[in-house]
Amino acid sequence: MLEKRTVIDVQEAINRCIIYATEMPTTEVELEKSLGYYLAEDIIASYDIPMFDKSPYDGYAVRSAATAGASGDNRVAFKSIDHIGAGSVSDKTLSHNEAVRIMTGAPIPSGADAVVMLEQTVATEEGFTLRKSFTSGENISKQGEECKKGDVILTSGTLITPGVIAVLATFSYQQVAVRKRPSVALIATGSELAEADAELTPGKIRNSNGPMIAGLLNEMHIQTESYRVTEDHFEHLLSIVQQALSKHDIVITTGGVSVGDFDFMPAIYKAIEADVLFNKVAMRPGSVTTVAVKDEQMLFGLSGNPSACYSGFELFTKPVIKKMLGAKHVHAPVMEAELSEDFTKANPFTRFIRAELDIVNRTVRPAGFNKSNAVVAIAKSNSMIILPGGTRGFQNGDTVKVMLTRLTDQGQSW
Ligand SMILES: Nc1nc2c(c(=O)[nH]1)N[C@H]1C(S)=C(S)[C@@H](COP(=O)(O)OP(=O)(O)OC[C@H]3O[C@@H](n4cnc5c(N)ncnc54)[C@H](O)[C@@H]3O)O[C@H]1N2
Ligand code: MOO
Ligand SMILES: [Mg+2]
Repeated sequence: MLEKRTVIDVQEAINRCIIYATEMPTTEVELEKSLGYYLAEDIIASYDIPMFDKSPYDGYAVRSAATAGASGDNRVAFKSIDHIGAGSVSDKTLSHNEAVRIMTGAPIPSGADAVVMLEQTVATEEGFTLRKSFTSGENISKQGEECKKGDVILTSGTLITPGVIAVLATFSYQQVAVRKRPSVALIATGSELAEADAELTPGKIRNSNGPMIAGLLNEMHIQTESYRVTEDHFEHLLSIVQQALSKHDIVITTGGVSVGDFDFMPAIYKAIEADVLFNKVAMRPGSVTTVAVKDEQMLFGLSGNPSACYSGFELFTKPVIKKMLGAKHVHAPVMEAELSEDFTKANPFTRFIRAELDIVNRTVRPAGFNKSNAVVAIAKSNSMIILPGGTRGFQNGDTVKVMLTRLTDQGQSW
């Protein structure tokens, strides 16, 4: 008898996944290898930045009082008593009308309280003259002007970007606390799948889901082990799923989650006694996406149809992995944009459309042929339009919600 499934709302399905996902244990990684992890601790300034008053220019450090009254008709002369570059400290103390020739980044010598840029000086035998007065503190980068010792600079859960690495390096981190990355097993199911080097005999197709999901995981720096499934055969698939569960934190399958005679995933969840969080979602595509849990592990049964498979990963798997990694923000950003063409189909359920968002002009349109089995639209998309269930007839110019999935390949000269 055909199994009866209970349909749930997509937000509820996402919530169930997030509630179940648990953060991975913390570990330390070397700074150079930390890109893409999330901070597992707050980063607190261990010293002031800048650490000392320093020169922002190549020039001369002077006592501002000595520049009083300087003008074009009354150039004031200074004697240079020392010469330092960044990394060196002058041991001299300036007296009136003395100066230290100082390069950008070098500490301000004692007695000095202003810096004159080289361009503002005329060289003399002994040093230079200038034609303008300076105020105390002029052209000095003050100690602690960016941050003070003890300030919370970055909080736990922040994605480690190159900028974050710069901050960590600034504060002498060689190792940083992060959460371990989950290891993921990837199993593309389907007797019809011919591996890249195999002949495409009648009825066979290429496995596009496997490489696509591996790519999505790679983008998150997640190690993936792909398992080869040669046919839709219950015992064969069961043994591969069990093998995957014995080694990995997450098991992702593609295909075989619907009600077809060769869709074995529902039976496999039963056989391994996994709890199914949901197996029917009020959304298109990906309505049969199934998420199950077995002890601490999560199994994502993504749909075989490529667009459904992709959407299932973006909606359910990605936020779960982000939560496991300790991310502060697990969801993709959603913004509003203006539809730039009509979309007349009815939407009995929440519809996700692989879309091309013009972020600059805030307009969006479907990325071409957009059925559940579409693959090209995935490649052309940088976002997904979200149309609420129970609606129809969206027109050019209507405002719609758009989930940002990737925006890396847009640009314009300015
Ligand atoms: N009677 C019903 N039939 C179907 C239903 C339903 O509710 N009742 N749901 C439909 C929906 S919606 C979808 S989506 C699919 C989901 O199917 P499965 O997840 O079981 O996936 P498969 O049957 O294995 O394959 C579906 C489709 O996708 C192709 N495929 C599979 N794997 C790959 C891959 N790795 N790379 C590229 N393409 C792949 C496969 O050849 C099929 O064409 O079920 C509907 N049917
Ligand atoms: O899951 Mo299916 O993709 O709703 O078409
Ligand atoms: Mg099927």
